[in-house]
Amino acid sequence: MVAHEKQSSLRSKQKTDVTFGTLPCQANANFKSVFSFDPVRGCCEQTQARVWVEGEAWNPIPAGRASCGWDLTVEGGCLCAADKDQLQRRRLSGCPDREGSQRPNADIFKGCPGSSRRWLEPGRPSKQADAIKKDLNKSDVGTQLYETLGLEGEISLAIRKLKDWAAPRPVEKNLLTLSDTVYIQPEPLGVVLIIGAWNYPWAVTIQPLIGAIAAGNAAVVKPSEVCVHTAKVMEDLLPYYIDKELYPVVTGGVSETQELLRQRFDHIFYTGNSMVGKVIMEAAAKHLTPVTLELGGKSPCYIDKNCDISIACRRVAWGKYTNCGQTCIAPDYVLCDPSIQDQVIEEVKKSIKEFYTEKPNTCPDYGRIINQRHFKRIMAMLDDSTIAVGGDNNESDCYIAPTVLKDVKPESKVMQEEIFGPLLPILTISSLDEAIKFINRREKPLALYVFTADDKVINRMRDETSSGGLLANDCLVHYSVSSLPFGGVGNSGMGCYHGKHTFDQLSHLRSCLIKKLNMEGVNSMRYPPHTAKKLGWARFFILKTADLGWIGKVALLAVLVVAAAAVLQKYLQ
Ligand SMILES: NC(=O)c1ccc[n+]([C@@H]2O[C@H](COP(=O)([O-])OP(=O)(O)OC[C@H]3O[C@@H](n4cnc5c(N)ncnc54)[C@H](O)[C@@H]3O)[C@@H](O)[C@H]2O)c1
Ligand SMILES: CCCCCCCCCCCCCCCCCC=O
Repeated sequence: MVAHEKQSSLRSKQKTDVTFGTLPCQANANFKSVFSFDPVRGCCEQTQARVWVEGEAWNPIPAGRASCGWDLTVEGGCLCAADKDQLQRRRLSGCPDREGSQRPNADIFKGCPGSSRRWLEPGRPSKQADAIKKDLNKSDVGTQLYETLGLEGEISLAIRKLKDWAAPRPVEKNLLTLSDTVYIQPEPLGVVLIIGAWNYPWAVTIQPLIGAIAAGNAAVVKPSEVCVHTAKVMEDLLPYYIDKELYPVVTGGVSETQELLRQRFDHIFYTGNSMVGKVIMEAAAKHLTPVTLELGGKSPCYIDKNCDISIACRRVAWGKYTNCGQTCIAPDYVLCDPSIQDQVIEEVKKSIKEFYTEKPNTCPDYGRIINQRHFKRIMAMLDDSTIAVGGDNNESDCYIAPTVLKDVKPESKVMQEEIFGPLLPILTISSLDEAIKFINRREKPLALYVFTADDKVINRMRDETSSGGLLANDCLVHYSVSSLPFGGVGNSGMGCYHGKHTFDQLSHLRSCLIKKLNMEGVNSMRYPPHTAKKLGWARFFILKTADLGWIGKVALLAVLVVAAAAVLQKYLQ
């Protein structure tokens, strides 16, 4: 075993407020971890933690003590009082790294040879894939494709870009501040609470965590209790790869989540349904904590007469039946002209057979409904609709076949809430106008899909509706583009993430203006006594130059050069 100190990681030089033995340490105590690399397991483990108090030597923390007050444990279903205090102290002591240049760098992801990328390595038998199989019957390959591939991409993006993301961002100046240094400095928020959902239990919980870490925050991770096996594996695995004191996993159900919500955080990142989203926001409001709400809703899918219906239906079938319809951005229902309904049904049916065989119940790539409560909820939606394809089910196995419903009425049960299951209702409408009206009469969805060969149709859909994301001629894939902000609008959520968007979402973008103490003369126009003449100058300096284009800048430079030349000439004479 080779012991090494991760000097460059955010854990070193960490400013924190700790209780050391019986002595409460000052807030300026520093914290340092010692890691040992285990070549067999291929990961690092924290073997020692030390505190350093100014003027004293490094001291090992007595075994069993939380080194920086972060031992968030759930006892008998609720956080113990001491831990609550620790949570607040941790918050107030700030982010893991408050020392400016010590902002975490990408080493957090790669410094440990067995770090994040290792546990996402493709082809390795993984505990999380086994757990997700038990929870949702996702295949091993399915888990890699839909859950961990994107995370690998996000981690390697963070490694490549973190320096740029965290760097000061110079901004345009007005004339008044021309000689100042004006920039945006992203800074960590502090402690982020991440509450995950069950449908992609690994992806939707770890992805915000990657951004939280990159942005320099500590984070409490609360996986969904609905995926029992995955939550357990997350609780067991995460501490092997990242510091459990900075990123503790808290498992438990609604009461544990509510207990967490009573604590003060610096940001809450919640993924789940809109109803609970309101509960989260209400709890956050008590502490004026900002929230990101990644919610769901009914994402419409308009199929135009003018398109390759066979290809469109193949893509829709993939988007709908992946993960058994339990995808936040699954096309919820199809809107199409009555003349193409039968063709749509036939083509979706063909794709179901192609993807999942004649017997989806034995197909390894077809999932299961998460539990019997959801099974019953989805089955009840079939009551007043006509089944055109599928409909078979098996309650004991939480199996519902890929199903298509025809001639569905807007008032039918399946149209009253997000389906979140493998039912595809088709509603007929007579025109694009009608489709747009139909969509606009409902809550703003998370995704909106349009299939057409006509760009004008795409443009009208884009310009005359609103949704979290708009996708033409495909489903789901916008989720995989890190540069696109992923998130909802209105009832489908607020805030966004993925790639740099997560970094920005979980940072405070601090405005910085650094002035010198000279050139006081310029400031006289703002000091009393105020006069009309001074106001005139103020208008010039603030307004006239607000939109200095390159021509303006060149002209200004020319004026300054002429003025300087004039002064110089006068001086030399
Ligand atoms: N926008 C996205 O990125 C995204 C991703 C996945 C799922 N979703 C949406 O999530 C929904 C499905 O997830 P879900 O809500 O069934 O997941 P869920 O039941 O797992 O709940 C999500 C989290 O909320 C907590 N929770 C549940 N009830 C609570 C309460 N009363 N008080 C406090 N916390 C509570 C749970 O502990 C869990 O961690 C769908 O609407 C789906 O569209 C959105
Ligand atoms: C050439 C091979 C290309 C493989 C492409 C795979 C595309 C993957 C698209 C990812 C979509 C995943 C959706 C997951 C949504 C999770 C959040 C909502 O519930």
